[in-house]
Amino acid sequence: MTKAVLGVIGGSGVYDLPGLEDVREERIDSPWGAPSDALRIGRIGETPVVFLPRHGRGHRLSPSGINYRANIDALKRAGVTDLVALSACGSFRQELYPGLFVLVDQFVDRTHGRASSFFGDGCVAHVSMAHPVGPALQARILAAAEAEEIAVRKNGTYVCMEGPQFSSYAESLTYKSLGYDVIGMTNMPEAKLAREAEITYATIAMVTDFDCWHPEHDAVEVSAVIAVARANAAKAARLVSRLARDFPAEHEPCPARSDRALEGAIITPPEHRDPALMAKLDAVAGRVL
Ligand SMILES: CSC[C@H]1O[C@H](OP(=O)(O)O)[C@H](O)[C@@H]1O
Ligand SMILES: Nc1ncnc2[nH]cnc12
Repeated sequence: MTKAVLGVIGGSGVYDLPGLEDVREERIDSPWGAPSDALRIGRIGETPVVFLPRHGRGHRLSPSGINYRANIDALKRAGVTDLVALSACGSFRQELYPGLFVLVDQFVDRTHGRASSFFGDGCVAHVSMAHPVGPALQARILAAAEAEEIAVRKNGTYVCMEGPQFSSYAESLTYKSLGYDVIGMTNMPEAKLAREAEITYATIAMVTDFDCWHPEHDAVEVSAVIAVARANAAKAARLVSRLARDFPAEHEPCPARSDRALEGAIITPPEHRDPALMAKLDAVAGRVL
C-alpha cells in the first residue's frame, strides 16, 4: 500500500493554498537545483497536502526560468503521489469562456530549450506520454468541481508555448485550426517530468482569456489575465479542499499506469549506467533502480 499524498502546484495568481492546515514550510534540497519556492506541507481533512507555487511567491520566475525538474523532484521527495496542476490559460473556443475550468487530457509541447527529462546520457529511459493525465485523479477533480458547483468541462488539448510573449495572431489562428482547446506556457515539461517520476498528474486549466484569435477581444493583457486568475483562485481553493477531503488514504492505482511508468522504460543496463546520474535519480526513480 502507498499512502496518498496530494500535491498542488499553483500557477499565475495562485501563490498560496487557503484551507491548508498544520502547515510547515520545507526548503527541499534537490540534486536538480532549486525548486521555485519552499514547499508548504500540511493537511486538508485527513489528506496530506503539499503546495508549491510554480512561479515562486512574488511571481519571480518566468515560464522558461522555472526549474521543473527540481520542482517535481522536491514533490517526489515530499511523498507526493497525485499532483494537481493549477494553470491560467487562453482559450481557442467560444464555449470555453474566462472563468471556466477545463480538465484537459492531452498536451502538445511547443517549448524548446527547457530541460525536459530526468534521464539522459548515462541512463536512458523512454516513458509513455500517450495518456499524460491520470483518469482516476481527473474523475475525482470533476466530482469535486461538481460538488462545489464550479463550472467545469472535461477533456481538451492544452498546447504549451515557450513564451513569455503571448502568441501572434497567425499562431493563435493556427493553434485554433489544429483543434487545440487552450494554451499556456508551463504544463510542459511539468507533465512529462511528473510521468518520469511516476507521479499521477492532472491539470485544472483555468481559462483567463480568449487569446488573440477572437474577433471581439483585444490582444491578451497580463492585467486582465491576473484579474480573472485571482477570481479563479478562490474557486480553485474550494475545489482542492473538496478534492482533498474526499481523497482516499491509499493511492489508487492509475489506469494510465502513471504510477508504474518506469517499469520497462529504462533501456541502459546497470553496468553501463553513470553513477553520478544514478545518484541524482534516487528520488524520482528509486523504486525501480
Ligand atoms: C500571467 S499570464 C501568462 C502565464 O500564466 C500561465 O501560467 P501558469 O500556467 O503558471 O498559471 C501561463 O502559462 C504563463 O506562464
Ligand atoms: N493566452 C495565453 N497564452 C499563453 N499563456 C496564457 N496564460 C494565460 N493566458 C494565456
